[in-house]
Amino acid sequence: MSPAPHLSTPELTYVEDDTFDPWLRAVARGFQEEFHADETGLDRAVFANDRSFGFAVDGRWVATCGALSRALVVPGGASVPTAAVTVVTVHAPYRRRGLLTAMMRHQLEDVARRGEPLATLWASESLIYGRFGYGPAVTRAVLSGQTRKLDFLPDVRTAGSVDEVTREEFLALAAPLHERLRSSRPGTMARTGERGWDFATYDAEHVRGGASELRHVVHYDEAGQADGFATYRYKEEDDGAETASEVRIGELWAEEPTAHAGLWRYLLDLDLVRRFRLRSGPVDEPLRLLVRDARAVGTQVLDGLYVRVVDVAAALRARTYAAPLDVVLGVDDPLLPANSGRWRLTAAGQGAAATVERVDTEPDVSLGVLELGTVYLGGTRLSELHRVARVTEHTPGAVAAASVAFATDRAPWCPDFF
Ligand SMILES: CC(=O)SCCNC(=O)CCNC(=O)[C@H](O)C(C)(C)COP(=O)(O)OP(=O)(O)OC[C@H]1O[C@@H](n2cnc3c(N)ncnc32)[C@H](O)[C@@H]1OP(=O)(O)O
Repeated sequence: MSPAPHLSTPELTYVEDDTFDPWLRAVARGFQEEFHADETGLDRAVFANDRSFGFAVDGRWVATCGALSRALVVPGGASVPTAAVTVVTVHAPYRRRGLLTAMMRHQLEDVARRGEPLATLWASESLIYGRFGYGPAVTRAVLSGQTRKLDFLPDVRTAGSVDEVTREEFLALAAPLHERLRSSRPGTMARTGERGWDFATYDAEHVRGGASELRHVVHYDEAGQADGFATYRYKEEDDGAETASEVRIGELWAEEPTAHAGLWRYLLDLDLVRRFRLRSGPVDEPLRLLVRDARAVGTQVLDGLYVRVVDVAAALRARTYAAPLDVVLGVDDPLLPANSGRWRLTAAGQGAAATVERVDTEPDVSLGVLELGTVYLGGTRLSELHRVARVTEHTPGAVAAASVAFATDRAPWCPDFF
């Protein structure tokens, strides 16, 4: 028997091969989910023991925390080594006694030691992670509506064709296309790592939410080359008189207007379907600009990927800036003091590398590391945070200049859940 929680001292413990399954079981319990003992293979492949830890009492896991080693696209297209933080749980009897705080501190120091400039996560509840410097950097759009109200404008052109293919055929076509397309989308992640695509297209029965298996769609251009792809599930609904079934779109990737329009038309025109839902679209998904009735594209805007700047200088150097900039940022980071201080950021504008150096001069703009993470991918403007007094401007015009330079043409988007 374990001691009573109030008499126990949980110890920070790393996962080993023979404690991995109990750790995963504790993760499932922490999320109020069922543990699937026969489906641990993918987790075993993607979780490294030296990034998987928690707290244990007498060998029993009472808290869990982990990170996947990923690469995040930042403005300008570089892929930056990034900790993808996940599986954070504290067993209910051990809540609110600081275990999460201890794990977050420990993990951030580890990420810094590894030389990863950024950490990211999806928050189960949006109140949790701001205190640790994670800012909501990617906003996601949940799009939904009645498929039959979504006729395209008369001039919208489609060309080529769409096919549904096997998972194997899909991976062969989508993986190289994704590699080509993702650099123009800050917030997206490489899937080239250990079983990256298996993770991105995980399709066990218990993740389907009562819908069909994952279906794989490819768009071909007029010459027969794949130039877009999408995934979806079909969810049967019947209101008694008529079908009310839904197409649940996982992701849709296409840059060419004809591929983008062709994929949407295919998904919206599926027989037996009356409703559609895209759970994590980019906020600048242009579907509403394609249809006659823009209001028929219902849009809900939610927080998506959170970004934590772990190494200010490396992170600021890794991205590019949309306009010339010469600014001293005063950064405050109570958890990682090496980030605190004044950083002079100079950039020549679009595409040019930035210079970042620690300086003693007075800052032009002061901000917390949470605010820096929030604006880092270009999704939220520095001027928006300034308007609500979350950043301080010391030099008139400095916020406006930095705001323009940090902004991106394409909204950051993250279709990768972890
Ligand atoms: C990236 C991911 O994996 S997201 C998944 C997060 N996990 C879950 O949602 C699973 C269910 N929840 C849990 O397991 C736990 O409640 C956790 C992990 C969220 C919090 O763990 P705890 O050990 O209780 O957190 P800890 O005691 O360190 O709390 C630190 C502070 O955060 C606050 N806090 C913690 N969780 C929450 C929450 N869900 N909502 C609001 N405040 C919270 C605490 O009140 C405390 O505030 P204080 O410092 O002002 O007193």
